[in-house]
Amino acid sequence: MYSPDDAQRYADRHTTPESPLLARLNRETHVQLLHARMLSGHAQGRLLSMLSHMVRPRRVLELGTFTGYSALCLAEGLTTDGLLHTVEQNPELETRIRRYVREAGEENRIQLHIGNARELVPALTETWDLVFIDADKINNDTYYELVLPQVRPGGFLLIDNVLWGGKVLDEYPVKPSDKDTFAVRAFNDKVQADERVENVFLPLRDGLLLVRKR
Ligand SMILES: C[S@@+](CC[C@H](N)C(=O)[O-])C[C@H]1O[C@@H](n2cnc3c(N)ncnc32)[C@H](O)[C@@H]1O
Repeated sequence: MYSPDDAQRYADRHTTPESPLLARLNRETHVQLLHARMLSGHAQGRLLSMLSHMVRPRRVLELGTFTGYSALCLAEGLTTDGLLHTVEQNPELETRIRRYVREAGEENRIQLHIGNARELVPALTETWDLVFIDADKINNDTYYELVLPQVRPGGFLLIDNVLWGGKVLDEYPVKPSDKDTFAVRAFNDKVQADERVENVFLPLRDGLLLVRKR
């Protein structure tokens, strides 16, 4: 038998490597920032890029930029006239994000908004082809309801960390005070029952929920 870690290592070795720029951003984030685990990383980054190439979106919305790694991956599949809007509430991340977006030559296609997604998203009057929800997980449902009406029929949403370190599993003893875990569980159950969408739960990394609006 093999372990999930062995399988993941094998899968990583058979996944296209990161570009030198993404590898540098990945390394720099891990060396210089707290909570670097939040960065999508090699395997998930390549999946985001692949999905974006499959969808060929004109308009992408990302909630939760962090250092910009996933934004750069998702931008790879944009149409030539495409735009990616990404929202990050931590102003201390802005300079680094802008530096990498510039180095990637994506400053005309990636628009960074610094502020709270709950306040900024309603002001973005676009029709989204692809949305990546990766901010504060307790508000997954708020973001989902906020953006779903603006997703075109047949458009996609991706929601990250839906495994929540395994705490969503029934056998995990959740403390009554662990509001994040209850929120992620309730959100996953809600999407599963939501007639407006179709969904696939990928147990990749910390879990990625793929959603298609009917
Ligand atoms: C998991 S990280 C994003 C990782 C990034 N998408 C990636 O894959 O590399 C979550 C980010 O969401 C940001 N965030 C949390 N709450 C937010 C909010 N209400 N509005 C905007 N950004 C928020 C955090 O500051 C953090 O940088």
